[in-house]
Amino acid sequence: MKTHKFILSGGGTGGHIYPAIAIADALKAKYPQAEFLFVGSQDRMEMQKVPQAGYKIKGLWIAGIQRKLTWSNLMFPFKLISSLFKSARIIKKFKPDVVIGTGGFASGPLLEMATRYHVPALIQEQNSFAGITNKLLSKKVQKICVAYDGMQQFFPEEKIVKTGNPVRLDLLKTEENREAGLAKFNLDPNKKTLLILGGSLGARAINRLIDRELQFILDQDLQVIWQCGQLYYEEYKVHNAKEHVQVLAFIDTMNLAYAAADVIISRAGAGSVSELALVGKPVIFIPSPNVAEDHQTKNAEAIVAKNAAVLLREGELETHFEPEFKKLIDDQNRQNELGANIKKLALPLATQRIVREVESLLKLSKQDLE
Ligand SMILES: CC(=O)N[C@H]1[C@@H](OP(=O)(O)OP(=O)(O)OC[C@H]2O[C@@H](n3ccc(=O)[nH]c3=O)[C@H](O)[C@@H]2O)O[C@H](CO)[C@@H](O)[C@@H]1O
Repeated sequence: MKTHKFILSGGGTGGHIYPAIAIADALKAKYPQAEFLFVGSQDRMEMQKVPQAGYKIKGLWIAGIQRKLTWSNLMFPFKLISSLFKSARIIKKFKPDVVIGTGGFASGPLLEMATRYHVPALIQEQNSFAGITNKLLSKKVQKICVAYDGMQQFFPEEKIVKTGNPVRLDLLKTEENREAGLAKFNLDPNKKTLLILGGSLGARAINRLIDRELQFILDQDLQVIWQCGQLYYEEYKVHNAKEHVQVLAFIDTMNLAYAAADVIISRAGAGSVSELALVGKPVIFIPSPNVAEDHQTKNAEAIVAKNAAVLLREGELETHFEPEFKKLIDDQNRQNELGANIKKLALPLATQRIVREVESLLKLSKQDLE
């Protein structure tokens, strides 16, 4: 049997990296002999996270354009040309059967060159609002896997398949992993655990809130795992000196963190939302207001509309956090209800559906693509 070869490209933040890893894991489970290569941005977090997940990665010299005039912006045309050439070399050498893009700047040049060389290509868009890289690529690729309705406003309708967002499969075992989670984070089994998540890069507003409210939280007889983000770790690690508090820059074993948690405070990035639905625990969402089209607020609102989570906007944290938090912590029935309701929104088959679409591309002949 022919050995399949796949290139996966995406990155910049966890929201683009982990979907690519989830798709690769599912393809590998089905095709154990297959070969995989990741292509990311050379100075972003994928250069560590992808090898940790067991895959090879090559980095392109590419980054996004900022809104102001910076040295990095002036270099953009050179970075783009260098990345297009390097992508072409990677494709000619590795000879992939299919390329998969999960968004972020590195997937732009790689998928652009792949389509020029007539390699079948699929993109996966995590959000209800399409990113610029995926919008540009959508005209050239064969398939677009999405998680929300209405995506024809960004992409050619005939290419869209609604699959849901791919999620790493180890997250599905929250019940079995509970003890391992408590052990991993050295937690007291007689106390409830609050897990605080700021998205893959950490969230300034959530960190400021927890910094201010930590004693109030501990007074509710909780223990705390607080993922503050690499950028903020130096500022907040001082709280590690407190009993029942763990401040972490980044959590590599999210499956165990979710398993140990009883209540979760989180940003509402697309990946976080998809994972939290699978995990099925009570969540307070504090969406980032600083993302395109305010899409995190929309992500959270869709869940709150199903009575499946609590939503606190950044602007109301000062006044609403304490009463809303206490109301939830004091009400076990409400916690159970929210956990059960968010679980109903989970799409555990998303990754398998995407694998089916990748398989349909494996069947395309060269003539189909010319
Ligand atoms: C500020 C910003 O631009 N946010 C965007 C970014 O969010 P961000 O990069 O935070 O992405 P998501 O919320 O989609 O996913 C975060 C991913 O990182 C993982 N994780 C997170 C923290 C940690 O310590 N360990 C860990 O492994 C989570 O398990 C999850 O798989 O991409 C998302 C998906 O395109 C968008 O919806 C978000 O709006």
